[in-house]
Amino acid sequence: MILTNDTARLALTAACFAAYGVTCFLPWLRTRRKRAAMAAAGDAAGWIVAYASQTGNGEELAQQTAATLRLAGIGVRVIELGDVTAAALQGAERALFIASTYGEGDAPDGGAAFAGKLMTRPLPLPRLHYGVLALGDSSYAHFCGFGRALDAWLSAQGAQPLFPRVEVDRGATADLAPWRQHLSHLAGTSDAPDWEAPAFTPWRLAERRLMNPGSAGGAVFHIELEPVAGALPAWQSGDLVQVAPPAQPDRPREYSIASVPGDGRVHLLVRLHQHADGSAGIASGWLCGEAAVGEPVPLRLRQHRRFRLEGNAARPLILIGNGSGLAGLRGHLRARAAAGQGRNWLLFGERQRAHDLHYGDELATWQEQGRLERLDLAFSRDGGERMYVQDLLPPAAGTLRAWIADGAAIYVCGSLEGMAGGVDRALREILGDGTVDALATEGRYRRDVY
Ligand SMILES: Cc1cc2nc3c(=O)[nH]c(=O)nc-3n(C[C@H](O)[C@H](O)[C@H](O)COP(=O)(O)O)c2cc1C
Repeated sequence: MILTNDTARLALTAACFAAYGVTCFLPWLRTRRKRAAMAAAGDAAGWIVAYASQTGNGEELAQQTAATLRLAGIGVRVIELGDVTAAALQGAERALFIASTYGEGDAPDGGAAFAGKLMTRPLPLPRLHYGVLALGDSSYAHFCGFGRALDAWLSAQGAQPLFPRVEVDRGATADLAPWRQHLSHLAGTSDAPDWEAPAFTPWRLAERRLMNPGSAGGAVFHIELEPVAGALPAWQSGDLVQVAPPAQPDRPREYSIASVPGDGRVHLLVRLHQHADGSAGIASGWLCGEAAVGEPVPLRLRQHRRFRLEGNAARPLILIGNGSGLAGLRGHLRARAAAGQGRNWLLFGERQRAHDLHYGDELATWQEQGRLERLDLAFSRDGGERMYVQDLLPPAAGTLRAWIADGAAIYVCGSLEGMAGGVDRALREILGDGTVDALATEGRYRRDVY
């Protein structure tokens, strides 16, 4: 208790309290700052696993990579490459990149923003240690082109490679072994979660129908498959199957699923591939001809998250595609029909109306039932001016803008060459780059192109 009225002594006492307060406050402030710095360092100490994947193989490997690191108690953030910012990269000390290649050595869609915005300028990364897993197919001229470009760019920014780039040709398990070894070494663990993809199981080729007799284009077959044993597994529209042809069981081919589980079978729409010398493609030749109806087909289902409906299930859908790309779009249309959602607009291109309007009766029925609000068709070999699916967009620009304003999502399925680029250019001319980029970021512009 202070028992005085002496102002000088009171002032002295107050000063003592203030000094005591400051003495206590400063260490508290220092501790707080230190904790904040530690938290930031902790963030930086966590690893980034960034993936650029079109059809999901790279994304799956990114998840498996992260699981291996987590098993060793390492904090990991798994991010799509397009979402990695310059600041995140500069703040990170360790990052693993899993990158596939498309087009002519280009990034997949989910890596295009990173390639366009970050990899085109210098970004000092002296703190970063990194590894690159490049996925590709050596039958393309630019094998692992994007993974290699990413590696070269990181190194040019001063980032230190943890180990030489690992390249995987057509998903070969043997090519992945060095990546797994490096990870075990880095994580200090020999434990690893199951990296094996699910096994192929026998399915029965239940039905095969030529869809375009008399067409000037390559033969297209509707194929139905069901498991030889056991129940039909679950999948969602947008997903894929991998088929292992007997002549090349280590090189499975991917096909978009054209049906939903409610149909009771996996439906595929497969074009018989013909080489320049007239010989048939190994996988499509077998599926479309050599394999007898009733014969077992080694198959496994693969999730294709980038092309699923997911958050777009309640939105109007604009479905754009050509040729056998109708498969993935038909999967979505069947899912929408089952859900009673009719706000669907299909834009489809093929060669000749008389032969190549696959599933024409089904489309007409959906139109009558109000399940397909609008259908626009382009045929390139019907005489007169050659019309391709991308040519349907400019005359429908007003409707396209209105659908997008209504919250529509765009799904594109079919050939990368010609179609996907042409559609992208038309969309950008009509909607503007900003809108198209924003739609892609929001997951409202999705592509399954090959
Ligand atoms: C249309 C298309 C184009 C491709 N272009 C290339 C290429 O130029 N270079 C390459 O190495 N691989 C290329 N590939 C192969 C993919 O990179 C490879 O299949 C990869 O494993 C796919 O991984 P993802 O599922 O993560 O996208 C291409 C594949 C497709 C379907």
